Amino acid sequence: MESTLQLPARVEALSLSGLSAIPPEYVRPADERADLGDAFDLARDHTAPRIPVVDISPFLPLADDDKQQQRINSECVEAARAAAADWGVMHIAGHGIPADLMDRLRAAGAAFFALPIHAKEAYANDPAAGRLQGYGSRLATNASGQREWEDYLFHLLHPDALADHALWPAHPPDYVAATREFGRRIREVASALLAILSAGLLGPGRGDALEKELTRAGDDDLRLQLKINYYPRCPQPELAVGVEAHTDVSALSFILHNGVPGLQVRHAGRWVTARDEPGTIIVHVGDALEILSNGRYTSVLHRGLVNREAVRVSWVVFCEPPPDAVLLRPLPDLVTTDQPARFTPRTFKQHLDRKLFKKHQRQLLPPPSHNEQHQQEDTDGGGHHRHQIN
Ligand SMILES: O=C(O)CCC(=O)C(=O)O
Ligand SMILES: [Fe+2]
Repeated sequence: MESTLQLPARVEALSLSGLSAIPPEYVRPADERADLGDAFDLARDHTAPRIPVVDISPFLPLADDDKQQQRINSECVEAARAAAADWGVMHIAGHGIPADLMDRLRAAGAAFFALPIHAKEAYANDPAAGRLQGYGSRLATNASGQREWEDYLFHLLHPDALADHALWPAHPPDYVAATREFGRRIREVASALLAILSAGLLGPGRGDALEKELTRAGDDDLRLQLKINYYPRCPQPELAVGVEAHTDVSALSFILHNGVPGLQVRHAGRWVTARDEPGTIIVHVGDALEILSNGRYTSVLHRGLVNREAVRVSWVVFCEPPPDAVLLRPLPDLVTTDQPARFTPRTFKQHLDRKLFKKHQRQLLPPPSHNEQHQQEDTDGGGHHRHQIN
């Protein structure tokens, strides 16, 4: 039998070829296309509600317990709680990460993606062989599946001892130092935000509950995984998506970007395009936190649009519990006779497998309308896990 070994086509190569019509596998189904468009056009809708901006500076730098207690009544707890409940997403200001470190991170990722494609292929991943880390493009998961208009780089960022620095780009020279330092700082911000969101659920004095639950009382560390999404210019943005609608499986996801619009979040029955709020970091509530909060915090449904004019790059840090050691379940204090547990206990890995299984089952069935799928995802926390199925 003849075997055809093909390198996966990179979306960047397609975009650079100057084609005027995108290949059919990138064209989304008609009902999903109804509200797609050029991200720059959609970002001009100034009637859209604004994703909340929350200043978390009262919680940083992380202080000893006593100081933390005094600060815990801060109004930032209520602002973060409301944003996590109503939106499942917020822009955080006052995170304490220096602007020049964020610029270094962006410059390093941009310099990697500025390499010619053949140079980036040295870092190619191979999901079929179980090698998820590296440079990749998402392949259709079934014969009728659509592809997404993006390439990416994915690797574990923290804890440092688990990170395989040999897989991190050697070019530009600052990539490893800048990315590692950013990971260290995001780890601190994750603790602060978990403390704030814990207090928002359980009241002052209970700021440690979420992180304890996610790390087996500190025996394991949280994991941070970095995915740099590279969305090339697209000649027909009204037909394609960069990342299809999904919720993240993480506890929290942190997003930086290069200022080009594209992220949309589902809020009150409509898609809202995230605005550029300079200096802030976007934070998503993911499935793991929705489960621990027994549904009080919302794992936000979101997607990435593309545009004709400018390459969009985003840096997403998924903050996750260890895959097997922690049982994700609603915090016992949040389960009452009035409010029974809405989620069955599961490890992070089991959650991931279940979500993938559901997605594959959906793909085997004749497709329901995409709107129905989204509604279903809204309520059951289903959707797509991005960074490990690629
Ligand atoms: O590019 C973005 O802003 C979001 C990407 C995303 O949702 C993901 O990688 O999970
Ligand atoms: Fe996502």
